Amino acid sequence: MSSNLYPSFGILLVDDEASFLRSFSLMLESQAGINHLYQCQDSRDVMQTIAREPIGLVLLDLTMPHLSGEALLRQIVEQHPEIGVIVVSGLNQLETAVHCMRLGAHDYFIKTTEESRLLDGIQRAIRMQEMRLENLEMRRRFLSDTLDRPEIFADIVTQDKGMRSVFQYLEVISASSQPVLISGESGTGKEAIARAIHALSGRSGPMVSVNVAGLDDGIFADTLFGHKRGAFTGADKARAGMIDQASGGTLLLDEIGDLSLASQIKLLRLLQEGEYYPLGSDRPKRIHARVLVATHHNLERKQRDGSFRKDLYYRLCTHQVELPPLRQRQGDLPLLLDYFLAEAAEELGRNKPTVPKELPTLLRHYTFPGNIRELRALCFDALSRHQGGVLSMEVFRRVIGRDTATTDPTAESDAPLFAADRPLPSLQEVADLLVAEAMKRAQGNQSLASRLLGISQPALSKRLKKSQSS
Ligand SMILES: Nc1ncnc2c1ncn2[C@@H]1O[C@H](COP(=O)(O)OP(=O)(O)OP(=O)(O)O)[C@@H](O)[C@H]1O
Repeated sequence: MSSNLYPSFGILLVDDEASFLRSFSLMLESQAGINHLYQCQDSRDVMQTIAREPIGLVLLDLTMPHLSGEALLRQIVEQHPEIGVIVVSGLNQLETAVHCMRLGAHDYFIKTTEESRLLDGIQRAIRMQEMRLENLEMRRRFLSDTLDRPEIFADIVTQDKGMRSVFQYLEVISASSQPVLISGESGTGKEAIARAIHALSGRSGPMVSVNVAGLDDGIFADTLFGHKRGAFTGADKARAGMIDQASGGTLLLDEIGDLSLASQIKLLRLLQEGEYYPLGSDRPKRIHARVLVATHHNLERKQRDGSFRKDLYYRLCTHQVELPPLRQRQGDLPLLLDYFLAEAAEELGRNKPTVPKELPTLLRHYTFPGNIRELRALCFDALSRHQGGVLSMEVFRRVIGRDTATTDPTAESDAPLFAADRPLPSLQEVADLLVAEAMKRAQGNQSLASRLLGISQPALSKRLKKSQSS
């Protein structure tokens, strides 16, 4: 089955009029890009088709020879409660509509309904069906704790449970056509995750990334939608936009939290209608790419404070993934060190060095504002200075020293360090507490603890001996 079918499940059109089936299929494909379609003109074949094909939604006529639509509706609801049914009938009778809904139909449309309303209803049913299938799949994955395609995540090194759940979730939503919102601090691997989503989707087209931060509205429209020749002064040639270039594949809009409000409206329209106009053209084009968006901002907060449109936020957040910062997945440090040092060794044509045992412990004390990208850069830096044997920790120490030197313990909180109504501890007591905490954080390693405290190792050793003897 081609992976560019939309939706991922089949939609069965049932009607006794061949001409209606033809025009309905054409309309669904040209107006909404719905191309995973099956047709049935003889009502007696419907149940067999459902048993044979991966049908998720049935668009059902009511008045047909042999079996009526109502009889079929009853059978489908009873035998395949997982399949959605929308009735599309010539009968404009309220009682019939109410009756069908009571029997279990999702929706009821008369054939003369305005095209856009009919399409809206069908798209709504597709989204509901996609979510229902995802929920079922999530439950299955949760119970079996498996990955179907672990090879797709081979470049994302982790043993973190949270990241593994993210992988499982991505496998579940890979077939969906809905956007995915990927958030996380800079360097946490958002683009790597986008590449995995693209690979999982099996789409044959390319993945195209656009950084939309700081693009003014005109440039945003031109970049995404492209233009016709003569659309504006200087447009001496027609140019395809990124949406066109990503056709059949995936479009990643990076730094979406920095998109201007004017461009947010354009993006919303694109996602809602699945159509866009190249600049200077009055003929709409359909988007044939799945949209992924990434940001280091908290979009929920941004929509609350009014700097990001609510409607766009809700459109984007059906599927979302939040990547934890590296400091919250410290268990990955040894694996990542190993991975990046091997990568650097290969790239620099060196032997992979031995990693000092204390290095992961040392790195646990660093906040890694640049996350995995920063760790990778540190590994490359350390290896380029490496002379052979055990890797020197100097490069890492320098950065960590800078970090702790600039750490102001009161910077993040206004809370007083000492309760105003309690006597102050003595200097000796505070010093003992600090020493104990540093030893705890350094997991008993005196050399590391002394660095955390900013004193020499002999000085720390002396203090420890003194407090043990007192
Ligand atoms: N878990 C991981 N294992 C191995 N490499 C990783 C992992 N996560 C990220 N990387 C690497 O770290 C670097 C930064 O990752 P990436 O560009 O995906 O981050 P990002 O969150 O998109 O950053 P930004 O927000 O700055 O665009 C890349 O070289 C990527 O391949």
